[in-house]
Amino acid sequence: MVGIQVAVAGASGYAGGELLRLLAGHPELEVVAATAYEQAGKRVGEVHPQLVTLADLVLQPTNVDVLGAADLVFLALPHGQSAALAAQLPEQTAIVDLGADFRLADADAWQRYYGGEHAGTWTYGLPELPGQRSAIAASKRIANTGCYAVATILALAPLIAAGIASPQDVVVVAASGTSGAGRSAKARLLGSEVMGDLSPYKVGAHQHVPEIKQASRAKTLSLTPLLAPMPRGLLSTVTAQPTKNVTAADVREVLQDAYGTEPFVHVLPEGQMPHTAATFGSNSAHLQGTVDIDSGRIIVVSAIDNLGKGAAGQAVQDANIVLGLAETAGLPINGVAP
Ligand SMILES: NC(=O)C1=CN([C@@H]2O[C@H](COP(=O)(O)OP(=O)(O)OC[C@H]3O[C@@H](n4cnc5c(N)ncnc54)[C@H](OP(=O)(O)O)[C@@H]3O)[C@@H](O)[C@H]2O)C=CC1
Ligand SMILES: CC(=O)N[C@@H](CCC(=O)OP(=O)(O)O)C(=O)O
Repeated sequence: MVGIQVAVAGASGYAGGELLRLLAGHPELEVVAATAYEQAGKRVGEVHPQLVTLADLVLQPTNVDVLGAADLVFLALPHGQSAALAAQLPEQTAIVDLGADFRLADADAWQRYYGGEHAGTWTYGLPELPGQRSAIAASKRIANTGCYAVATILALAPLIAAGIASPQDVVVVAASGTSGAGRSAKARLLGSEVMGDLSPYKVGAHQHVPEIKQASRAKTLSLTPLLAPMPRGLLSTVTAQPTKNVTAADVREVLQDAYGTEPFVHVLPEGQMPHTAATFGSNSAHLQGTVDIDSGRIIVVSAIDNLGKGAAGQAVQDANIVLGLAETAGLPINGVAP
């Protein structure tokens, strides 16, 4: 049976490889093209040996002739590479862009954090935000979420929306596995240097800050990212000033009200903290909320797989909504452990 035809641009990368893995097991979507840049001409099996069922698919050059025939195209390209290609794709082709090019509405913020010309703004691909699921369903151009952004927004947005957390002075400390930096970041990520080390980077100037503020309605926020010696996983700890006296039960109630019916966002039982390992390989986010007994600040901890809910899983979830399919089709809710 021939399914809905999809293509993956940037298929030799980490996000592209995870997209291919999920699409290979999707009941409705069929991969008709996968493209690369320097690695065009290689077989998928050469660059992603884990993808046995797609091993003989040949990576083609990334251009509109290769991608234009698909019903939906996933763009998993470096920042700044999506806009020119997207402009050439037919209007009826649905596009889910995993890069940042179309995430921000504020051109000044784009300039400050990314530099260069602001390409524009597409529908933000986080269906768990109020009203966003129907916006995604009505759109053919989706800007997929950044990895720190999705973990942090899921933790923070309901607190601000419910009025229990101040939008000012939000503090986020978050750690990501090394695959978050992409496959080409070899120089910075030599195994011999990363293993056994935990290091901060982009301190005080991370590009996901404006994205988090835009989606969560936070006004001032600092994000300190840490590179963790593990291949996958992202843990975000969000602390916010309460607007009134709140208890841990109040925080949990707000999170449960926001996500009680969501298939991929799980508020853990009381006393159980999120771990990245439990989200490994899944499209799930695990959340827990409490209140700091000394400062009274609200704390919400959020764990995802950066390549799952942080990238490829989120992109397939968005594609399912755009195409009118079951939102969970082809997406694992359970993680792989140990
Ligand atoms: N990794 C993650 O956890 C997340 C990534 N993203 C986003 O997804 C996108 C892809 O990231 P990731 O997979 O990590 O990156 P990788 O570096 O692993 O892969 C990049 C891909 O883009 C191709 N490529 C490189 N340069 C060009 C170019 N000039 N023109 C066209 N194609 C090019 C590469 O091809 P070749 O191998 O042939 O050079 C490869 O297929 C990025 O925008 C990233 O921000 C978003 C959320 C999380
Ligand atoms: C570990 C690491 O370097 N992570 C990347 C985040 C990648 C990502 O998800 O975000 P974008 O799509 O916005 O690049 C970083 O901090 O820049």
